[in-house]
Order: sequence, then C-alpha cells, then structure tokens
Amino acid sequence: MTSTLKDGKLVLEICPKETVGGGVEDVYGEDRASEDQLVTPWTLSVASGYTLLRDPQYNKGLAFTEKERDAHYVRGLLPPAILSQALQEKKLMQSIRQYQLPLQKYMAVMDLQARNERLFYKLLIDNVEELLPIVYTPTVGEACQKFGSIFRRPQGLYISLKEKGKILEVLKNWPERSVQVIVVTDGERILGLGDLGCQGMGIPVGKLALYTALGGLRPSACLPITIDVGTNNEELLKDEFYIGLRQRRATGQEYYELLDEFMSAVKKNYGEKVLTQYEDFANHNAFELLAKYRTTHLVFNDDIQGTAAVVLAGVVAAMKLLGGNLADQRFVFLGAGEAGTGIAELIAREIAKQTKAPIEETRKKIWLVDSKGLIVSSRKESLQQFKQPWAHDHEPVKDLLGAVKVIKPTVLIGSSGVGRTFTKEVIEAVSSFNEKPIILALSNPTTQSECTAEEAYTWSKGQAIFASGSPFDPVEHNGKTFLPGQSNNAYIFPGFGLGVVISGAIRVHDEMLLAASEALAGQVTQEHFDKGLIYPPFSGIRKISAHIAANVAAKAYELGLATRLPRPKDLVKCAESSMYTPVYRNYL
Ligand SMILES: O=C([O-])CC(=O)C(=O)O
Ligand SMILES: [Mg+2]
Repeated sequence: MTSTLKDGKLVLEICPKETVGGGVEDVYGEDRASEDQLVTPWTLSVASGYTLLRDPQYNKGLAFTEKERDAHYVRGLLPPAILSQALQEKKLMQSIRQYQLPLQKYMAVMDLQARNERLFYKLLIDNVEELLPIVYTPTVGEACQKFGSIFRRPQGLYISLKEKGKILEVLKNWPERSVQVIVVTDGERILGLGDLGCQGMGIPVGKLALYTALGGLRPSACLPITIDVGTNNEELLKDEFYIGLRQRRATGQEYYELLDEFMSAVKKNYGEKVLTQYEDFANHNAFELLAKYRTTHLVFNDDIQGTAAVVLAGVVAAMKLLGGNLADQRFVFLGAGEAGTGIAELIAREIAKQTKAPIEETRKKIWLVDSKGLIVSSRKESLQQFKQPWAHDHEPVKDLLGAVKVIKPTVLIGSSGVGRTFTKEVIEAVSSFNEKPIILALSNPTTQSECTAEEAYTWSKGQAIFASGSPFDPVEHNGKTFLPGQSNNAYIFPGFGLGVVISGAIRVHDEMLLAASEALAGQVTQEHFDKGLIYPPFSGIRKISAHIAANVAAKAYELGLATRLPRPKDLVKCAESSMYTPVYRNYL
C-alpha cells in the first residue's frame, strides 16, 4: 500500500495493479459516481492480499476459491478449507442463536457487518423475522442506551457543534461518494427512550441496514449521521465514558444554524437527489425541520410520515378484514406528538380523498389525548401548533379512559412513548362497544409499548385486532393462538426510499406517502386476513418493498417530481432489478 500527495490530496493506492473482479470499472461500476462527481479527498483503488480480507465490502472470508486465493495474494492468509456463503451463513446463525442476551446477538451481527458486509446482508435478508428484533427495535434501543461501552468503530458520521463551519469538509471525509440516502438524528428522542445524545447513532445505523436488507439500496449508498448538539440527559453528562459532547443541548439560533449548514452541505456535496430521512428528533424540532426543508430539499420525517403511512395501511387493511369504511371509524390516539399527529393527518387526508369531504371535517373523526387529557378547543390557546388542528369542540376530559368512554372509538392508537398506558380498564372499555376493536400500541421499544399483545388479547377476551411497533410473540388465549402484527415504519421507509431513488424524485409529496401506504395495504392477502393479520409478514418484505417503490415512483412521475426519464414502463420490475443482492461476486 502506498500513499502519495497529488494536487494537495492524499492518494491512497492499495496494490494498484491488482484489481478485484476485472478492474476498478467492473467492481465499482455499479457503486460509484462518475469521476467529475468525486468529491472526497480519497482516491480509492481495490485491495488485494491482507487488505482485501480486512475490507468488509470485498472480504468473503473462507469463501475465497483456490483461484481467487492465488490471484489476489490471499493464499496462506486463510486456513485451507473453503466454505460456501450458504455454509458460512449456517455457521453464523448457529453461533448467533447460542447467545443468551439480545445485546450479545446485536454485537455479533454488527461485528459481522464490519467484517463481511455481503454475508451480513445475506444473513439479514434470509433470516429477517429472526434478526429484525436484533438489528432494530427492541434491541437497537438497548444498544443505544449502552452505545458508549459497546462502541468499537465508527459506522457513520458524527457532526457536532465542533464541526460548525466545516460540515462540508466532514462530509467529504466519508469514504463513499455516491450516497443516495442519509438517515440523520440529533438523538433527542430515541424511540420512546428519550434523549440519548450522541449514542442515538445506533438508530441511523439500524435504519440504513434495513434500507439495504428490506429495500435493496446499496450499502455504499447509505450514510448514517448523528448531529451532536449536546444532551440534556444528566446520566450521560455524568458518565465518564460518554462518547458525545459533554454539554447541554444547544437550542434556538445555534441549533438551527448548525442544521442549516448541514442541509446546505448535503445538497452541495451529494446534489438534489439525496434523500434525507429525519429520525427521532424531538417534537419541537421535528415539525419545524420538516416544514422548513420539505420545499427546498428531498427530505422526509420517518416518525411523522413513515409511521403515518404504515398505520394507515394497517387500518385500511383492517377495513377489508372487518368489512367497514374508513370514514365510519372513530379514532382515539394517546400521544399527540410526531407519530400521533402525523398518523391522524394522513388518515384525515385519506378519508377526505375517499369521501370528497373537506379535510377540516374529516379531522373531526379523530381525537387526540395528550398528557393533559383530551385535546379540545378550549385548550387551543395553550397548544403547540402541531396539535391545534385536533382541538375539536368538546367538554374537557382529563384522561384516556374518560376519552375512550365518551368518544367510543373503533380504533385506539398508542403513540405516546409511554409504556403500559393502555390499562385493563381502557381495553375493556373499547371492547365493550366494539365487536372487534382495532388496537395499535405503537411505541418502541417493547418496554414503552402501550400494552403487550397478551394484555390486548386477554383483556379484550380475544376480540382485539392488535398490532404493535415492536414485535411480540404469538399469544395463546382460551385455546386459540393469536398472531400480533408489527405496525412499524420499517414496512414503509425502505420501499419508499427505493421508489424515490429509481424515479430520481427531487421532493417528497404527501401523495407519495399515501401511495406507499396503499401499496402496503394491497399486499395484505386473504391468507393473512384468515390469520387475523392486517400486515403481511416481514419474510416477504423485498417483494412488498418493490411494490411500494413502484407506487411511490409512479406518483412521483405523475406529480412531475421525477427526473429519471424516460419513465420505466414496468416500475415493479425496475424496482426489483435495481435491488442490491448480497451474494458474493466472483473475483476472477
Ligand atoms: O424505530 C422504530 O422502531 C420505529 C420508530 O421510528 C420509532 O419508534 O421512533
Ligand atoms: Mg423513529
């Protein structure tokens, strides 16, 4: 390996004459931006020998064939056995299953990602239902809480207040050039766990692993970012091993200036067509950032819009299962933050679309309860702006149980971030006036779920159609097995992102979220209904994502927001064929 200075830039040449897979063009062809788009100070070339084994993008471990071992100078660096990718996968799943604690499994899987990327994604795709709870909710929540002690190597970019004025340079330090999706958090509201500061990085990392595994985006196109403006978490501030800025959160102008510099730097470095997904920001910033950048940048907020699309899909599917109209439902939400108001608005929009009624009318079918009770018009003055559309005329009601009793919802939705708030009384009440109440306990991770699956089925005497944000095991009740669904935005964002990428969309329009939601609901079949499910299983997620992507792309074309021309005729095929597949490549 040699490194030289050329035009003031560091040129790292790794065995430049020996390339893998027939040359840089060939290997990087699918992955790389054209030369004139290259913006990092790095010139990459392809590794061989020991460096090849240490490069997670190219390493195949014991799967290197005899010929590859000779051609790429790895003979002798590996023991003599040759294992196929399938055998490697089998071995790894065996060893992951031996760990008792989910966090140990998380660390084993993350180590694999850092060692052998293709094997990591192969494992994740082939064992999605088993590994989703490990790389994603609930375990990712615990990983964030303990991120300081399990941190081993950077998996994304950290942009803190120290980088103010230099964010563009920081972006250029990232080794990948043709980034298509960024997931960014500021760590202030990680799942329902609160402010985890810089340790929130586990969330963008996990979300982007799903972009690849579930949606087929290339790993090299995915960039996790954590913006560190400090933390108000006292425990972290006192923790000597805390990895973030040891100061209280910057707010106001200081915060918005940093975010503004970030958004401009992203556009400058990656162009108009990089999708930025906001994740786990606190309410007070989430709505403002989305409103501020949605008309000038390609952005979407997963907690407001992604969650909304997945819940709407579940409720629409439930209408098919139960036989009923969306417009005839009454909704009560516990929690009036990003998820609650985002879902409420998308449902109101869909009802307005179906009935041609004005949205101001359709919103009145939806009632939100926050920590102060039912949101009603007499509270309007004191409400944050995002809650105001939900302040309908009604007498004050002090809590959820009271609200459920007077509104008599057919659909009860938990988006509060607070665990065990759907009490026995609440669930008995909704079950007393509905033959089949729809109960969605969306808060994550499992500890924050408004109720467990067992509670929902037991207290409703098996009547509930139940789904939750984090997964629950099947429940036996009165000799019958109930399968809880998972109402999590992981159904939506990977396919949504793929749809944006294949169409070259330059903005996210709410209609594109409705399109994603409609495609997901369309994937629920009679076979699922027969099992009481309102979501299809995650095992078929790549096909589902292709349909979501196609519907989103079709809408982007229809709205004139797509730049990839001409429009592919068959968008489902286009989505499927664009997907990254992690089988090993032949390096000869
Ligand atoms: O990450 C998840 O599982 C869903 C989500 O966006 C959240 O709870 O904030
Ligand atoms: Mg989130």
